[in-house]
Amino acid sequence: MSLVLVEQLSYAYTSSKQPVIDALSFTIEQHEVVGILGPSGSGKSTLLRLMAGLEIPLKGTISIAGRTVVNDKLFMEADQRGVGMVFQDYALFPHLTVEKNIMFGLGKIKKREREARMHEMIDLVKLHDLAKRYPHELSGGQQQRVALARALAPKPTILLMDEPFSNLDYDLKQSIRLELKTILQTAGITCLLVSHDLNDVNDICSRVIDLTDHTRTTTRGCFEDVSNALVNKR
Ligand SMILES: Nc1ncnc2c1ncn2[C@@H]1O[C@H](COP(=O)(O)OP(=O)(O)OP(=O)(O)O)[C@@H](O)[C@H]1O
Repeated sequence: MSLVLVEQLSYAYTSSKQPVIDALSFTIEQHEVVGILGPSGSGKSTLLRLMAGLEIPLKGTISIAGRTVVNDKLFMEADQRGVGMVFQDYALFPHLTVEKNIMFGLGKIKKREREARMHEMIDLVKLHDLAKRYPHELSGGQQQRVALARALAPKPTILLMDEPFSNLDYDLKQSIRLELKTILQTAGITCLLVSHDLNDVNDICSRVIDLTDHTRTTTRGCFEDVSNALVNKR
């Protein structure tokens, strides 16, 4: 059975009559890294927010790891869904060090276990020398790694990443893409990654969900088609 099942999902913001997401269905298998592509305003961030439990759909069902997290009768709160999220601006706590940012989401376990998990995450994202620093003392790429470590620390079932490269310099992007790919592979995490840049998706993801046309999903090797579809729509 698929790890994530999204069926006939629809959503509209109250201020607009037009649905942002309209009867969208897809599945994600365990350990897949899937890209969500689409032009600005096509609903990429909204889809992640629906999956994370930050918005309530108009219609449809989302199931994660065999549990229905939302349908027309049920709404599971965000912190119960086993979903980790890395936001576009990283959303780090400015008054907490790298270590404390990473430990933040590990509230309910013993201090010794929290610290052990934090050290595992520091190893994973290679931030040993920076563990005592505050977010404003880090580069964009380093902040991204902290955000990633914080999201992975509670061992989520799935990681959602919203435009993970949008705040990075062009020159840095290539190396950080490969770094992220390695970290995701090492962590063995299933991931849904939003981008409007085909290069991000090409380098990191094995499959694309294209929000330009809700009925299409594709696999590696069909990116040319996706690219053309995006260009043709503009
Ligand atoms: N809080 C909100 N209230 C009303 N409309 C919203 C709200 N947030 C987003 N929208 C609208 O919903 C649509 C989809 O927005 P969303 O942020 O999901 O798109 P996106 O594909 O992630 O765009 P981008 O690539 O520019 O980040 C847009 O038309 C946007 O203006």
